Amino acid sequence: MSTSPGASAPLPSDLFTLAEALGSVAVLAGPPIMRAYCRCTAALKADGSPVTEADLAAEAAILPPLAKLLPHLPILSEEQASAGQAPRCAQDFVLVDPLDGTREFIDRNGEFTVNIGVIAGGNPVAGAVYQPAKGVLWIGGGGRAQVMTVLPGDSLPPPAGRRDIRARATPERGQVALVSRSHLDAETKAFLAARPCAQTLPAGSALKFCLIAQGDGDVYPRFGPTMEWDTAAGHAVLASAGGEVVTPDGAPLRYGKADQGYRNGSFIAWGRRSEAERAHAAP
Ligand SMILES: Nc1ncnc2c1ncn2[C@@H]1O[C@H](COP(=O)(O)O)[C@@H](OP(=O)(O)O)[C@H]1O
Ligand SMILES: [Mg+2]
Repeated sequence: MSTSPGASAPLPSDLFTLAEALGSVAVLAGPPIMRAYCRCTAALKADGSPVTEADLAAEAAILPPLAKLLPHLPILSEEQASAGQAPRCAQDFVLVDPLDGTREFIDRNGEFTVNIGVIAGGNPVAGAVYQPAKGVLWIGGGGRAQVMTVLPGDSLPPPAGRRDIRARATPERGQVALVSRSHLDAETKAFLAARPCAQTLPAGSALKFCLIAQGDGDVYPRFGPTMEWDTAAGHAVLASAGGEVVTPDGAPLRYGKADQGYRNGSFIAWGRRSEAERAHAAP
C-alpha cells in the first residue's frame, strides 16, 4: 500500500467512537497471541519462533478489520515494516504494534500489549492498548479515555462495565515514575535521580502510558530507542486522559518521521503537569 506523504484523509468526527472501534479490533489479536503464549514454555528461550508466530498471527487478525474500518488511511504495522512493506506515512495514518513487549512475552510476565493508534496531522488522536494476558483494554480519543475488562476476542462491555479514566495532577513531591522493565538506560536513570520521585515502577510495553492515564503514575521518561508503533496508541490514550508526551526540549512528540525510519527520539510522558513542574522541566 502506498500514499502520498502529504495526503490527508477523512477521519471520523467522533474520535472516542473511533477509539472504541480500534479497541474492538485490538481485542481480535488476543486469541492468536494467547494460543502461542500458552503453547510455549521453556523452549521459547532457546527458540523465539512462538513470538514470531504470535506477532504474525496477531497482525493477520488486525489488519483486515482495520482496513475495513479506515479504508482511506495507510496502515504502518511493525511486522510489515520489518518485511520492508511499509507505506510512506507522514500526516494521517494508522500505527500498529501487534505484539509490543517481546521481552515480556518471552519472560512470561504478561506485560505485553496490542497497540493501535490513529495519527492525524502528525499527532495521535485515537488509540487502543490491549493487554490480552490480563484481559484489560484502554481506549482514548477526543479528550475521553476508558479502561475495561475484555476477554480475548470478546465484544467490548456496555458502559456499566467500563471506567472513565483521567491522569492525576502531578504532585510536587512523591511522584511515581514508570520505567521500561527491560530497557533502562543510564540517561533515564540520571533523569530520575534528579527528580522528586518517591517510587519507580517497572512496566512492560505501552502499559506505562496507560498507568499514567489512569492516575497510577506521573512520569515515564524514555531516553532509549522506541519505534512510533510502540508509543502512538498509549500516547493517544494518555493525551485523551489529560496527559502529554513531550521531547526533552518540551515540544510534543510527533509521528510520521519516515526519514528517521519511524524511530522516536527521547521523550517524557507526563500526567497532568503543574505550572511549577513545567517551569522545572523547561530547557
Ligand atoms: N535498541 C532498540 N531499538 C529500537 N527499539 C527498541 C530497542 N530496544 C527497545 N526497543 C523498543 O522498545 C519496545 C519495548 O518497550 P519496553 O522496553 O518499554 O517494554 C520494543 O517493542 P517490541 O517488544 O514490540 O519490539 C522495541 O520496539
Ligand atoms: Mg513494540
